[in-house]
Parts: sequence; C-alpha cells; structure tokens
Amino acid sequence: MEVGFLGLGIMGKAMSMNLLRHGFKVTVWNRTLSKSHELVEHGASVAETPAEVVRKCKYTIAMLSDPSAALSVVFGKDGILEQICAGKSYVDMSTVDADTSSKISEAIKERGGYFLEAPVSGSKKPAEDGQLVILAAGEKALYEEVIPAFNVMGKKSFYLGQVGNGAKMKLVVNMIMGSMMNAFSEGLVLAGRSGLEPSVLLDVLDLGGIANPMFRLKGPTMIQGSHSPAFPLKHQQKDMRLALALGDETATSMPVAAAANEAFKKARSMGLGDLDFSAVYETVKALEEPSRNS
Ligand SMILES: NC(=O)C1=CN([C@@H]2O[C@H](COP(=O)(O)OP(=O)(O)OC[C@H]3O[C@@H](n4cnc5c(N)ncnc54)[C@H](OP(=O)(O)O)[C@@H]3O)[C@@H](O)[C@H]2O)C=CC1
Ligand SMILES: O=CC(=O)O
Repeated sequence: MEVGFLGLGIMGKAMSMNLLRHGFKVTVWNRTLSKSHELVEHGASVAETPAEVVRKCKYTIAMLSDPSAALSVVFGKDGILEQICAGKSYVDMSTVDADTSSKISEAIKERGGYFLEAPVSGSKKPAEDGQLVILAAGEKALYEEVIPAFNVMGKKSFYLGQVGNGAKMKLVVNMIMGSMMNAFSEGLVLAGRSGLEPSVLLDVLDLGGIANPMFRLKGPTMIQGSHSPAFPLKHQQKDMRLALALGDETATSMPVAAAANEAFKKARSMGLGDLDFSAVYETVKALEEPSRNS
C-alpha cells in the first residue's frame, strides 16, 4: 500500500517510520524539510508540497500540531485541495476540534474526495511501538480501506460514526488526562511539603485503585525535574482549550478542567510550552512555594 504522510513531528515521525518498517511505500512532506532526512534514510520519498503528496498517493495521512496547521495544509497554497479529487482520500490524525474537522471534510467531499478524521490516544512511545488507540470517524468505506495502516500504527481502532465524533472523543480523553496531571503534580508537591518522600508516594499510588500508566511513566522523571518532551505542553494546553470550548457548546460545567487549563497557560507563560506536559509540575511547585515569612 502506498501512502503519503504530512507532518513529521514527534508523532508523525514515529508513525511514518512504522509504516515504512511494515512495508508501506511512504511519501513524506514536512514544513521543515530537514525532519524528513531520517525517513528518507529508511526508504521514504519526499514531496515538496502537500499537493504533490496527494497527486502521487491515493491515501494521504496528516499528523499536524493544531487546528491552524491542519487548516493551512488543506486550504493554503500548494495544499491538499489543489489535488484532491474522486479516488483520493485524506486521513487527518491531528488533534483538532470538531469544527475544524468538519470544514476539512466538507471541502474534500465537495471535490469528490474521501475524508476520515482519526486522532490518536497514546504518546511518543506508543507511536514508536505501534500501540496507539485510533479514534476514527467519517467515511466508513475509507476506514475499512485504511485498516492495514491503522493496524501498523495502533493496537486498537474505534469507528465512531460521523465526522466530529473522533475529535470530540479525543478532546474528552485529553481533558481528563490534563486534569489528572495537575492533580498528580499537586499531590507530589503536597507530599514533599508535608515531609513525605515523593518516590514513596509513587509506590503507594501504584499499588492502589488509582494506579495508571501515566503516573508510573512520568512520576519518576517529574521528581527529577526532567520533562523531555513526549507530549509537548503547548499541545496539551491546546487540547484543554478545545475541550473547554466543547464544554461551552454543550453547557457542561468543568471547573476542574478550567483550573487545569490555567495551570498549563501559566506553564506556557513561563516558557515551558515545548517541554513535556508534565512540566506543569514546575508551575505548581512555583505557585506553592511558601514565602520565607510564612
Ligand atoms: N506527542 C504526543 O504525545 C501526542 C500528540 N498528539 C497530537 O498529534 C499532533 C502532533 O503532535 P506532535 O507530533 O507531538 O507535535 P510536534 O510539535 O512534534 O509536531 C507538529 C507538526 O506539525 C507541523 N506544523 C506545525 N504548524 C504547521 C503549519 N502551519 N503548517 C504545516 N505544518 C505545521 C510541524 O512542522 P515543523 O516540523 O515544520 O514545525 C510538525 O511536523 C498534535 O495535534 C498533538 O496534539 C496526539 C497524541 C499524542
Ligand atoms: O495526546 C496525547 C496522548 O498522550 O494521547
């Protein structure tokens, strides 16, 4: 199967590498050309524009940072719309909101193409290991056609119905994850301030009913103050923002998520946006720092 792949960031690089490893012919494009070099060493071809990828490939997959990137690659100069037509398909795996996904879907369908949104749950390591959870929605026939690619990139794919449902599911999941990361950070700080050993807290948590892979994976590095980016904090804050907008639309009160969003915004203002989203811990530490006189 021949596929195009747009966006070779943390996730896109790992996902396209997996496709190559499993025998797919892959043509890549990335805004910053240098990020395609490693893929080329592993057998990928490079295109100069997103439109060129679509011209060459029946299926084009994208993994881009946010709604503005997703829209510009479709609607911009040399974008997807310049070449999409009957017989060509576009699968956007970026985390965006339902409105963005619907705009892209409509424009592609108007030109006779097929569209699927397919955001993923799982971070850098699951992407490298082909263990993502894929949340697809849109053209059912296209979903079935691209299952071989999804099976290489993920451990489980869900088909969720109409366009927008994949985006919404992903935002709900990440809203929960961002809120959990803040509660976890506060717990680590509270333990330290109370004279407890944070590493012992990790052991206690891991044996109880709220044990989870995120605490297990991130806890030890957070305590060390190391936040090498797997899921960049700026993207987690984007997801909180989009989830809160979904809460506005549906009149869903989400005070916990709103507070978590503020903490991620604070972290961005402290210049931590490119670090892992666990760096929100540094913000909680800074906010909780007792004054000398207290
Ligand atoms: N990292 C993770 O753990 C996970 C991330 N996601 C989601 O996947 C998506 C990608 O994440 P990730 O790989 O971590 O992000 P990165 O920041 O590592 O990569 C972002 C990609 O988007 C490209 N891009 C950004 N702006 C534009 C633009 N205006 N035009 C064209 N290309 C653009 C970047 O190109 P360039 O190299 O030129 O900057 C890069 O290829 C995001 O939506 C994120 O929320 C989902 C699950 C897990
Ligand atoms: O979107 C991030 C993730 O870990 O999933």
